Amino acid sequence: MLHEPVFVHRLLIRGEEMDAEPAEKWPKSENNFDARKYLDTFYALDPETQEIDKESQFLLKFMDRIFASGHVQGESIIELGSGPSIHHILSACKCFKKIYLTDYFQENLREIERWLKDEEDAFDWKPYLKYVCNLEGNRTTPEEKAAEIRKNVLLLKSDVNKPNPLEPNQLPPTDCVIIAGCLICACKTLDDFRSAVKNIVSLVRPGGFLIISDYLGASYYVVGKDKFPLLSLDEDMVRRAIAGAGCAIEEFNMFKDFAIPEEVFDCKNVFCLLARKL
Ligand SMILES: C[S@@+](CC[C@H](N)C(=O)[O-])C[C@H]1O[C@@H](n2cnc3c(N)ncnc32)[C@H](O)[C@@H]1O
Repeated sequence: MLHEPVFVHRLLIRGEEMDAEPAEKWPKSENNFDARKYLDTFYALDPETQEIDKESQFLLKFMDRIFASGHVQGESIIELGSGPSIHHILSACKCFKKIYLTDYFQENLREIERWLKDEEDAFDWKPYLKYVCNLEGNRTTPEEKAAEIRKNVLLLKSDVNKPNPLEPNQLPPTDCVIIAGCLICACKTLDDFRSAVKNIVSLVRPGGFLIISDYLGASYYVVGKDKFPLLSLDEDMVRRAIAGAGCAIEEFNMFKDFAIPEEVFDCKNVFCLLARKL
């Protein structure tokens, strides 16, 4: 039987039920950002090898290692700026009872909702599920993992530029926040980036974790005919922002073997980091 996935309507905060902001009230979509075209551009299989791309493999191996360690687990995990993608929580899903996937634009989460509801035209995440199950020694099948995610995921609005990124909603302090490929889109300046890191850390309980994956030295990416500007960061800027937000970095991994054509994305390096809130 299919679990009925939801945009969150009611939230339970410290034993009190309250309304969540209805999805219809959020901004619909970024100027011309086509969520489906984005997925087809960045997450389709390599036509020659029929494998998922090397950058995603790097990221999924990082997540596998973090969540296999048993070090990062708890009641809830929040992903900010998930966009239309679910692959960042494929390893995390076994470690948390509730998974909140959030984004500024409702159309991006509608794309996730299509997958949660197993609709015919949903993006096919099976190769990613298979890849992660394989990393985990095939203790679960891709179908079991998909069912677990469909059961536990809730969709909610976020804006990382707000002091409470879930405003006007609120959740109890979470055990872990993930944010991937979002901050360099959402922030225009280094000051914005520093503030956004503080904002997202405010959602984490003391002793909880922050996982960031993002790109260094990038200035644009292209989806269809549209070019989107990005904030160009270096490693030092990232490290200082994390320290400035009261977190200690436990791991910082880089991957430099980028295969995406320059005309689609001018990225030099991708990093994944794990930090703990002090
Ligand atoms: C390049 S996409 C990355 C999507 C996804 N995390 C991934 O890695 O495939 C950037 C995402 O950040 C979201 N975003 C942009 N500004 C935001 C903001 N202020 N708060 C939250 N999300 C935002 C966009 O809507 C978009 O989904």
